[in-house]
Amino acid sequence: MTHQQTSLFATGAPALGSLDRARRTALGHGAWIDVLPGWLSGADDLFAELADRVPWREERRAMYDNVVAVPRLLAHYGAGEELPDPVLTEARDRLSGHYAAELGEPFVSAGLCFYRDGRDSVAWHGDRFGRGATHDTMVAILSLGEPRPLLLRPRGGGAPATRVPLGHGDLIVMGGSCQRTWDHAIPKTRSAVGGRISVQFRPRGVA
Ligand SMILES: O=C(O)CCC(=O)C(=O)O
Ligand SMILES: [Fe+2]
Repeated sequence: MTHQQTSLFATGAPALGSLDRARRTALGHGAWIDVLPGWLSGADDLFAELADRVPWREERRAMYDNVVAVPRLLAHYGAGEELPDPVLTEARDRLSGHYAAELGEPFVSAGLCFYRDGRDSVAWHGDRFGRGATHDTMVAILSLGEPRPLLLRPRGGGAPATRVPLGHGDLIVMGGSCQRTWDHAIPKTRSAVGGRISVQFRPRGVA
């Protein structure tokens, strides 16, 4: 059984707060994260709208000798494509403005993941298909719906994982060398959790 819990500021029209309240944590190896709980108020209403309106894709991938379903629904908006809600355009542009000096380029694409329940997940990985494999960059993630922990650990294991619960309008920005020196994951859980949608904003060439 799953249920959708709402939090105090999560219902009503979506609105973004100030990015100045984001708190930075150095992870080591040149990686850092900025975390801002509740950046977006009204996140549960936006969750419901996106769950309904986004053309979600179920993907299948080759895994060894099998083809398996990717355990989450996906959607992708490339540079110049209209996002499914104007508040996401505002979020992307505000992130671009706030990080301009440090990042030196804007966030342009938005990847969306829909974790329908605790069986949906993303395995340990870094966003290393593009420039994240070779260059310092940033990936900013806005989380809607029920919180799920994002785990981070140095690439190749070692130190215990850092655990950041993300939902109901929370923001995390992974920066510096995070995509190439650290891995991240959203593990499966046996607890009854409702849906979570993450919106990942990335600069050009980062995937
Ligand atoms: O859902 C999240 O917060 C993480 C998603 C992710 O790591 C990815 O799509 O690359
Ligand atoms: Fe990722």
